[in-house]
Amino acid sequence: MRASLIQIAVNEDESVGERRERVGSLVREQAGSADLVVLPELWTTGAFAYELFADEAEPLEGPTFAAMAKAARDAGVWLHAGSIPERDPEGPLYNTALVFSPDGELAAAYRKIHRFGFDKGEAVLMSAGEELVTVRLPETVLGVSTCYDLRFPELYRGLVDRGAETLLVSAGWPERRRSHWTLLAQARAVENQAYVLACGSAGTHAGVPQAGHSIVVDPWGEVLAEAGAGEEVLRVEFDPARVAETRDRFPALKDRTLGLAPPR
Ligand SMILES: NC(=O)CCC(=O)C(=O)O
Repeated sequence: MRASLIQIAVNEDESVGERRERVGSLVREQAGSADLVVLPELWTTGAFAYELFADEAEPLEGPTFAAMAKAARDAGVWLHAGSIPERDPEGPLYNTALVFSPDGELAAAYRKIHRFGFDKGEAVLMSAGEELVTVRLPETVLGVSTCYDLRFPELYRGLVDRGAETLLVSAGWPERRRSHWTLLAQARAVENQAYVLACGSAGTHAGVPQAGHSIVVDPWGEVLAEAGAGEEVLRVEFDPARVAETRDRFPALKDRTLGLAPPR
């Protein structure tokens, strides 16, 4: 499979509308060179631009949904379109990731379970999702997660129990904790014997420089590709069959003894 992780720069000198248009074009540019495209978390506003969340919140099928569905269809790719500040019809906001099939249909929506900020920011402005989300592609099963989720290994075990082989992380991870990002991406890959495709953002918004350094890790924990700090399209080719091979040759997942379901 060929994947493109588009590490978008989220800076305040670009409007949400301008960025939406630019990102649509970047996705279209992957036509013919990617099967799967992954975008960062909350790239319309910036993951730390808390004061924009309410104003820029959209219904699930709002302008970002429409632009990304079209971009997926135009490019003929599976698109993890990052996440949007979603306003539920009942009122609450969610940090919601959208995955589209190559014909532009919504394949899955994932409401971020672990909200960042302790007692402020996202943690108080957004409601928490409750459902784990996987997406079956012809070549692999995707497990969907968002940013701060990366710190919670039990979420990924839950995804593996649901068949996930390729773990996607869409993030707006700050530069000041970049070492955690790289370490945790490798840890999630090794412990779950799965690919990890983690797409962060670049630029600076709300005074928070972003780490960039999107990363792709194989089921043995080796880094297949890593971006720099700025806006970049990180392209990688990976073999989904290596997940089953790794799990067969080094069957650590089968030795789980804490009463959890073995992986399917
Ligand atoms: N947007 C986020 O979830 C940020 C997470 C983060 O900064 C951290 O886990 O560290």
